[in-house]
Amino acid sequence: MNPTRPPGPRAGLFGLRLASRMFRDYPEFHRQLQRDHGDAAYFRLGRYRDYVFSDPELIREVLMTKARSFVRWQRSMRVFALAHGQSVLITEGGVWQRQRRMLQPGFAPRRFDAYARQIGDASARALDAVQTDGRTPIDFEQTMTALTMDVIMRTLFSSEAPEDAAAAGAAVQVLSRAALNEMFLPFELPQWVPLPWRPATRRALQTLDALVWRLLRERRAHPGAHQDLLAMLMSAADEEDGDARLSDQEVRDQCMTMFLAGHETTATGLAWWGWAMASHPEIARRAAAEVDAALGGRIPVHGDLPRLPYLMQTLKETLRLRPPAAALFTREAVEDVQIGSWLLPRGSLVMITPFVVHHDERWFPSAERFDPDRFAPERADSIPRGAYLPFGVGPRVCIGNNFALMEMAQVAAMLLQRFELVRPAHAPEPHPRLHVTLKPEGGLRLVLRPRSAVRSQATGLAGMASCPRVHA
Ligand code: HEM
Repeated sequence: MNPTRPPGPRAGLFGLRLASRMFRDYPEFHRQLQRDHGDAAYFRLGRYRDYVFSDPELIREVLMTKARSFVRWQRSMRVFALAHGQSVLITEGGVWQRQRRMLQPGFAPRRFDAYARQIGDASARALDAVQTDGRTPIDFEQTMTALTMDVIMRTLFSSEAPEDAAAAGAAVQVLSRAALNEMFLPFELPQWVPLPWRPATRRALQTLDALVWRLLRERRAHPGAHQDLLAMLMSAADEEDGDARLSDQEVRDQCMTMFLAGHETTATGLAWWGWAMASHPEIARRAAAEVDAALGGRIPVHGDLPRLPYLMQTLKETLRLRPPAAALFTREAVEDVQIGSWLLPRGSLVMITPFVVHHDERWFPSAERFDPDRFAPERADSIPRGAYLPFGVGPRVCIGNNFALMEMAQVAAMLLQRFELVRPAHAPEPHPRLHVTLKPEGGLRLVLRPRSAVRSQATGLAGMASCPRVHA
């Protein structure tokens, strides 16, 4: 056992300088840390001992083999609990196990046919409504955010009310910003301390809470009306606990988590994918040809996904280069634990940053290059386990990972059926910035050129641009 700590930067006064560097550019801070100190680094932040691991083996030890020695950093969970309550994202131990058991059937493959239909409908509606003249850039990130919000409202609540989705969307943005501000405070300050972002945060929470409780009450009044995630949550019974049900408060908390965890991540992933397609037209054409051959013009259903392997590779490569969850939740050791050759005392924090591991040349040669063929079956096996973790790994791996991939594939296919995605003239590469999810700083705009127009131009029939209707 190595009695010393890994190398690391000097923290200075309470680590304030390090914290502010991390706040300014989290992914770059962690990449620099790896360049300077290697796969294991150590520093002090205030009263915390922080370990940062970026070696796949060490990561697997923390998240898998020794997962029982860690919980999520309790201070950060108190911030998230303001919105999520005591949901599966927040809880630990036996309570978490019970919730995860009860939620799992909602993400079983047999449910995916129905979800795919809802996703297809929501996407068709959103993409039909896109206003484009084929030349002027549109706010692509915002379009994807509104679309994924609509999807989660339908799959969770069977709600199609656009005003609900709009109010919820605005509230979620406020909450994400506030969570980040709270997390980077050098000390935890009670909620009554009047910090600038807190009044807006409280209003956003009230908006979401009122929405979720209203939808819950409506469903209690008409149980059995829909077969959605909410119906699953309300009827979920825990066989290992005498068929116990979730209380209303627990259902509310799980809904809030599905809602918050389930749409911004997917929207951000799709926004980066759109940018990748616009930046690599030859890759986009190959993916579009696959989509055309597999689907013609119809809306994709769940059973179509195996026939879209190259499209899936483009999505996986996007999640590598720009993982929406660029940093996993910080872990806190609940006992002394050995990771690699380091002994971490109880109370130590561990940071794991998929963004750093995904850009490591040892696991992903020419790591900055967008190369979907890395995920071709014959090459994917050479990626070490623990080096690709857009959804985390271990017992707390994302419960919605298959749902998210299906949603992204459906939306991506429908975009390619309708549009050629084009980078606006002179638009610089958007800088990735961590706002809970890894967002393009300053937003992401793209030109959506209807494919009928592209074809017309190719055959000399320019000027007849119209968006082709896509049929089920
Ligand atoms: C591209 C989209 C998504 C990405 C990149 C993503 C990423 C992640 C990651 C990395 C974690 C684990 C965090 C950690 O270990 O620190 C996680 C957890 C979680 N995700 Fe996702 N997620 C996505 C979509 C979804 C969707 C669609 C849902 C639900 C509808 C969802 C629900 C959850 C929940 C409930 C957890 C907590 C699980 C637990 O602690 O047991 N996510 N997600």
